[in-house]
Amino acid sequence: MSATIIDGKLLAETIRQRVADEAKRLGITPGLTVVIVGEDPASQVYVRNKVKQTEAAGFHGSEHRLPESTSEANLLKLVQTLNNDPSVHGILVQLPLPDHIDPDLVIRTIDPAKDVDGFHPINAGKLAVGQDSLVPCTPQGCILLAKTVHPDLTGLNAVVLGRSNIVGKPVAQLLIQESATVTVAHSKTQDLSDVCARADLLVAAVGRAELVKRHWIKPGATVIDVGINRVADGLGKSRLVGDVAFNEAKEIAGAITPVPGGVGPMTIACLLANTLKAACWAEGKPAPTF
Ligand SMILES: Nc1nc(=O)c2c([nH]1)NC[C@@H]1CN(c3ccc(C(=O)N[C@@H](CCC(=O)O)C(=O)O)cc3)C=[N+]21
Repeated sequence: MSATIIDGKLLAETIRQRVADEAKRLGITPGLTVVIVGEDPASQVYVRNKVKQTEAAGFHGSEHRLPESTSEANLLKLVQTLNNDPSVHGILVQLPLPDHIDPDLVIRTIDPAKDVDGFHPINAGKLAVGQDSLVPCTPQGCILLAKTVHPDLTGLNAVVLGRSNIVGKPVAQLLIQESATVTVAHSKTQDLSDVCARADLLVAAVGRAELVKRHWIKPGATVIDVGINRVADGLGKSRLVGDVAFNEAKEIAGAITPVPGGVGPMTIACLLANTLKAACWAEGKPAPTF
């Protein structure tokens, strides 16, 4: 038996279309501003895709590219200017930042109402206590993908592999909210593969290329692969692989997300959904859910 391949690209397209339709219906043009510091080529591609899809949804997209040498003070000043600009509903400062800039300070400077990444401690706290907030995009995407297989996640044994603030922790919070039974496993977990093999739903978010092997997966389980790792293909080029050894995993899983074409496109779709939400709040309109 070979697993169902969950089509993240298709679901992301559907969500982006719904977001665009809702914005139009509400008569709102959401504005998303992306700030990128330095010249990391992978980041550049990602930022370009984001801006393209922002505009395709009828949103107003803008981009600030600052040199690697930009001071922390200058970046903070730009963030404050964007906080005070009513045409900007969402602000995303691309991570990672150069070493001389404190990412936590930058995140704390973003107006929580414009923090479409959902990284501000105010938004992380609201998520933890179950209040309406801007929820991190990748975790939201993971839940939407899991729900294509299990419309109701109640009572499922979910294992989240990874405990980062941007993926692992918020995914775990969302799964708790969905009434799943949640285990958070990580590099220090004992018998890591056995813990994962008990999961009906396994979310892999550790950033280690193809760490999760066939025997880590319960037969029939749903596997959501958050990893986006660039590895050499041996022919002088590189290819993207997830945190899961896809070819062997698909022989045992019930359903699995591919890389590329799984979680990645959903991250951008959820970013647009968050930007619409922020714009609705700013304009005093009820925010749609997706
Ligand atoms: N403040 C901040 N917020 C982020 O959300 C954020 C960030 N910084 N820094 C970088 C990471 C990375 N990230 C991706 C999102 C989508 C794809 C994506 O759409 N990938 C496609 C195409 C991949 C390709 O072919 O290059 C896919 O997986 O199918 C990839 C990577 C968001 N990040």
